[in-house]
Amino acid sequence: PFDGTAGTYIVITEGKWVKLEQTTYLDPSGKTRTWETVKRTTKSQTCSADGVGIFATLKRTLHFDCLVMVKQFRPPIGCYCLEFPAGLIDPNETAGEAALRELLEETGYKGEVIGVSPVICLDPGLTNCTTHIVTVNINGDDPENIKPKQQLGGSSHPLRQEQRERDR
Ligand SMILES: Nc1nc(=O)[nH]c2c1ncn2[C@H]1C[C@H](O)[C@@H](COP(=O)(O)OP(=O)(O)O)O1
Repeated sequence: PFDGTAGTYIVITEGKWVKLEQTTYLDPSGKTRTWETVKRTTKSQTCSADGVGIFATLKRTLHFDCLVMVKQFRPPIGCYCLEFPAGLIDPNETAGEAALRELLEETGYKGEVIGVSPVICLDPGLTNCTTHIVTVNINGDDPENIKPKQQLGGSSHPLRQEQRERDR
């Protein structure tokens, strides 16, 4: 299959976070075709995927297990969404490390990675953006997980700093 490196492309327009490209490729019958493709400008050669989605289970004695979700405003659809915690992987960070960092930033919970999915592409007809689903357990009996507090904007990684510069 077309792996995103075959074929040629021209950049139609580029913003701070995403760009629109026209991809020229050979279809399975050998015919030359074009495709409009959205890519993140933040894509790093050192990361296995653009981001992580975190399937986190809060485990407490004498309680049912709970799935942790976050509510946040999403400008592309103009409303609040109930989502699994998620975020972009920083350069040289593993998917598991990114998941624990994002979970801590977005929910305040400290977790333990149980599993990491293969790379998946959620919308391959639109974008080459890829994700790992990371399964995490949270020990809700641990004192540091009793009253979790969001820690947004905490990373000192250069990409994170660059993101803050871009957001200003
Ligand atoms: N498509 C985007 N447009 C923007 O204007 N800004 C964007 C886009 N994608 C990411 N970002 C910026 C905004 C924040 O500074 C960070 C958030 O990234 P992260 O926390 O890793 O991911 P989410 O929680 O899924 O937003 O990136």
